[in-house]
Amino acid sequence: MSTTQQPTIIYTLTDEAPALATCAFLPVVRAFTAPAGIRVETSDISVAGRILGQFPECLTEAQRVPDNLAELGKLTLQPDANIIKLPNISASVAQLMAAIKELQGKGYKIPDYPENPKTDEEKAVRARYAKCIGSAVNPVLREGNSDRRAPLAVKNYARKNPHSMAEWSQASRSHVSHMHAGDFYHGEKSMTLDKARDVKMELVTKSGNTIVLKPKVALKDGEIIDSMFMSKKALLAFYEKEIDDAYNTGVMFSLHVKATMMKVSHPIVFGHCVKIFYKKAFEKHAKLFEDLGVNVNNGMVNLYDKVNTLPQSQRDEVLRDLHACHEGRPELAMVDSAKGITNFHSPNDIIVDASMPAMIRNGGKMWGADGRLKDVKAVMPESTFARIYQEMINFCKWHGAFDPKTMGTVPNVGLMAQQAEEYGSHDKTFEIAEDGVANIVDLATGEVLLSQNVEEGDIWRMCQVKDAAIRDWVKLAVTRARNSGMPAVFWLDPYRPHENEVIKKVKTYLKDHDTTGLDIQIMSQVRAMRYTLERVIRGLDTISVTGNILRDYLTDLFPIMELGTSAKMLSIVPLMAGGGMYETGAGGSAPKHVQQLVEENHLRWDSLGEFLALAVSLEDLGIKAGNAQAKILAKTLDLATGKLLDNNKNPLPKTGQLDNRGSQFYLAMYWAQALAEQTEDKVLQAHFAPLAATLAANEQTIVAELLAVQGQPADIGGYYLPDAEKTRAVMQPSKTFNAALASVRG
Ligand SMILES: NC(=O)C1=CN([C@@H]2O[C@H](COP(=O)(O)OP(=O)(O)OC[C@H]3O[C@@H](n4cnc5c(N)ncnc54)[C@H](OP(=O)(O)O)[C@@H]3O)[C@@H](O)[C@H]2O)C=CC1
Ligand SMILES: O=C(O)CCC(=O)C(=O)O
Ligand SMILES: [Mg+2]
Repeated sequence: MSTTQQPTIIYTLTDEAPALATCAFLPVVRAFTAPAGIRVETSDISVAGRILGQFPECLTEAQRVPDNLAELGKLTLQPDANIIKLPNISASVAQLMAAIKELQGKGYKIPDYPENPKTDEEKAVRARYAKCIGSAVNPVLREGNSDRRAPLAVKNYARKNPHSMAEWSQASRSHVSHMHAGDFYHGEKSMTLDKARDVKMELVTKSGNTIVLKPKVALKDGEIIDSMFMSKKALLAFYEKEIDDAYNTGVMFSLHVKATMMKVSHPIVFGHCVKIFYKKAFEKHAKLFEDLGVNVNNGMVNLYDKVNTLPQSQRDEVLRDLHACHEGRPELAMVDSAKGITNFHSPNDIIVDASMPAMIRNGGKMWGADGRLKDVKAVMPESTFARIYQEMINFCKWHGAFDPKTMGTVPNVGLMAQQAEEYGSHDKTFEIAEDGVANIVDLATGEVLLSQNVEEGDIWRMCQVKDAAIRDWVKLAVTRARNSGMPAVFWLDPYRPHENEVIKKVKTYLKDHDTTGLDIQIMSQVRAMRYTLERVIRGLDTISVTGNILRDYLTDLFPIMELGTSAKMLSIVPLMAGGGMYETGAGGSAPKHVQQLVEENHLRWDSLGEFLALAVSLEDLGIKAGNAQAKILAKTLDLATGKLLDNNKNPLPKTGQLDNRGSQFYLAMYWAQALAEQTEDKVLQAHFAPLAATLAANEQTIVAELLAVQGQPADIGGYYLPDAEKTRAVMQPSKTFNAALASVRG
């Protein structure tokens, strides 16, 4: 990473569709930023890169990769950090194993993933792999709170070109089911620290042993900590009841979790559901499944993979018994009905922030095994945040589907910095081995700060949020309310101990700001949702100011209703140390898009979020480095993005239509034209006028070259670690466009 004074943008290289799109876009970025003296450096934080980074001793000198994530993490603490962060895979165990297999096949001698580690060596390997799964990147880089919104041009585009929204019927039987007792919400305890303390997490068992689960957590003065647990008994009873209810009332059953970010608790929550659903088969084959090392916390795919290794007759028996379990069970919602992939296949297929909005956008329906859309029970065991979806469903049943042509917008200011709240809790989450008391204890004084009675199998966790993060979040909320003129609502529930502590701080820190003329309120989630929706349908805008989980949920939920996708969001992380990280949209890495590219050479991924992010990144760099040309690049890029929207040059979904590469060509052409038309900087004008002319003159040729490659398979030489040369050839297929870009770079 650079230490020179030259202004530098760090561009992350990630996975799947975003990585492919970046491969096409980087030559454009470099061609436009070079004349302003801006350096663009890349940093590979893909899951493949992160795996290789864990095992340097297994690799040859040439194969070794630096620990880019750690480097980037350090950079976020520098005031001049300017990072463009693309969505990356937060891998499930199944994805991790697939990535390992691909890397091994490419000659990287990394160890197998020990699914059931026995020796110390296996345990050590597994611990290293554990660092690569789940949401391993974002918590390291997000050293700031979150500002996500739909820019006006994007909102106006959606109003003029509304996406499809299915009808909602008042007779819809779809609903959300969550626990009403025994979950994290109901037994939570919370406190604000009176001073900095080092604490440990321990379990004092009924039999009198003390098991230290986490030897030390350093807490700062004013930090809020929570201790909460989910009762296994209550969870299992809840699943039994809901599965029966879905069967008896004839609605489909679906489960929605966030096993990627909540990488310790939610796979367990997921696994219990699968085991209850297929209870008879799991009881009958308990010994066999144990011998095989089956772990359905990683989905039914794990079971099927293991069972497939059995001799035919035994395999048939297990499959028959699994199949027989469907008798007396509700129909399962499908993730891919064509391929027979159910909601239980893999936890990474049912990521709640994306899966629930998709259901609501579909009129409250999901796909059944017969490929038809049907009403569904959406099960989200943890009640804390599940209720917001029920509130939106209630609203849609009464008012009908939202209308993208007229609905207001709901930007979000999210508390995210310094691994805030639940999303930073995975290293402090434990499955309880034995009945007892779970304590958070001051290491110096032995004082028990928070205590919970827990039972075997319960999931116990500690969450934390730093005072400085809350202070910064309140400031960001006030700034956004001031700059946008919109009312801001803090979604905080006074009945929840943690949020009650947060409310006290919010009230205190609001006093640090001039809030005259601003409309800032605090409401519980359900009321905040209702209030916001009442405004939304009247075309009124409302900022949601939320904790980390609702940040995640709402920044997919509202964009998907308003814009059809969260890919079009502007997503900024003003880093607390002064730098900026610019995320590209609020969604993920769209794995399905890669499949289409590989099969038909069409990439439907929309890079709009990336265009928006780059403009803010350039603007920030212009201000901080005093680089006037960067500011002009930012302004003209925004103009180009606006023109792209006006002229409908976004990628289209079907093969044979304009795709991501075509959309990027138009962006480049409009950007060059905007630079050629501006007169503030004559040097830039002169530099880009020839490119503008060349691209305009060759528009037909370039678009034809880009379309010509579509309709046949594309070889990128891998999934998790695609071949760089092959990917370049696929993603940069227009000779004419490539030559035009090369000519301005000199
Ligand atoms: N910031 C980050 O790093 C994030 C990472 N993730 C990770 O991404 C992976 C996949 O997550 P998943 O929940 O499936 O969510 P995705 O957002 O990847 O996919 C959901 C759907 O959203 C649509 N979509 C998303 N982005 C775009 C885009 N730029 N252009 C067009 N359509 C888009 C696609 O729908 P359609 O069918 O219409 O094409 C896609 O199938 C997981 O590993 C997850 O952890 C998820 C969220 C954020
Ligand atoms: O880090 C992840 O796994 C997902 C992040 C995410 O969904 C978000 O920030 O909206
Ligand atoms: Mg999200």
